[in-house]
Amino acid sequence: MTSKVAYCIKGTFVHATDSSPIEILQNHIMGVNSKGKIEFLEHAREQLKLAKKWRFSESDIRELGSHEFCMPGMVDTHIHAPQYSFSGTALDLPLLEWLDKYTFPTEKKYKEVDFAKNIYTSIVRRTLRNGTTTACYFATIYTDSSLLLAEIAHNYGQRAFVGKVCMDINNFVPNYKETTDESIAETERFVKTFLERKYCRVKPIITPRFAVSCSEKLLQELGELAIIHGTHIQSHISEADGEINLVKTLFPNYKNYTDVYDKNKLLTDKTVMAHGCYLSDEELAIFRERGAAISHCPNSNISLCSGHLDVRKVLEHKVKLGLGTDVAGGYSPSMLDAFRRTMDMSKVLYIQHELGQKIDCSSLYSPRGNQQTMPASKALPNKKEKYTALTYKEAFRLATLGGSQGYCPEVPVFR
Ligand SMILES: Nc1nc2[nH]cnc2c(=O)[nH]1
Ligand SMILES: [Zn+2]
Repeated sequence: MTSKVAYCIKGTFVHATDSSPIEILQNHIMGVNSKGKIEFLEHAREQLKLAKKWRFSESDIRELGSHEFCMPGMVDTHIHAPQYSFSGTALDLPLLEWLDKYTFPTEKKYKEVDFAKNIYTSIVRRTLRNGTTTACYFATIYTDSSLLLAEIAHNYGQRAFVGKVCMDINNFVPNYKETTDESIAETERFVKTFLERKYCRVKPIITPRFAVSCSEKLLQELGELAIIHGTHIQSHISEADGEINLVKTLFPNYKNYTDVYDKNKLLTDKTVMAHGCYLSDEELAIFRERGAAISHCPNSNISLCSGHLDVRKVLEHKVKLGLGTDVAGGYSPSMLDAFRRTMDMSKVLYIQHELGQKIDCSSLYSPRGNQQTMPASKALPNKKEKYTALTYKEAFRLATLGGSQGYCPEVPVFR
């Protein structure tokens, strides 16, 4: 009599749901079919009944130790696969200079498919080892090596979204850009070839690098392509002040950064935008309306001294939110690191808020009581409401279920 499940696991399970950031299920039993799909998760007191129904025996069960638990894979909602080759180095410049000096010259090497194969294999293996079962990858402007990244993720069984990066503006690194027409034609080739391969877990994602490196025409055409092919979309938004100032200069006819993507049909319920550190309430409301998601990448925000995202505010706006490593702006490819940095960042915001309320700033900043040295009101804002730091449970949910919100429009937004 053959079993109707491939294997069973018995022990403690930890997961997140819409209504609860962490649910701990002790002494449960889970059955998984040959396609890797969970068929049941029930209390072990039901074991006999389950064994009869699913035709498994005691030897089909892997029992976890008392200090082990089973949890969902983590979702890295923003990672640059080619940048893995210099991760952990070169974090001494702000974003725009960092891109010109380190990032674009590195990405240019991925025109060579053999070079790409080596690094792309390493990053897929590394993220899987770290528990990232779903990753949303930026590749480079080169179509063939980007398709190779998709194939590697598929071969290793990782769920992934892979984007061929689009950029037709780059005044600093010669030849690391495309013409507008090339970018559009190559994106079409990328998406069509990709879809013909019919990978079950890997999908293409339209990837304008960010508004600074894309002409208006390119943004417009990419928005159209995403509609035609029904694809997901990813980019960066409001990460650092130099970038935001440039967007204001380059797109003077738009209301704000969000408007640049929105008017070009790039802000949909299948969009994931990285960072969003400086988004206004008005912009967050547009994210909410469109069903677009934000990827919070605290390691990168700190490492490049870009800024910080107020996660509590984003959750209050009911905007979909997941976590990202943003390798190599973030130096760690581990989602456990993203989880920890999310907690740290939230506690820093809490400390700042508490200090703003409790400390008499005038004595802090003007030792002789000279108010003109630095007015207290400018030094630290004096907010009245209580700031609630994230709990580890909330951060756990962001690293798992939260990440899936950006990719599955049907996953509801939780608070
Ligand atoms: N962190 C980060 N921000 C970007 N904005 C545009 N490109 C990039 C990138 O590669 N990394
Ligand atoms: Zn990024």
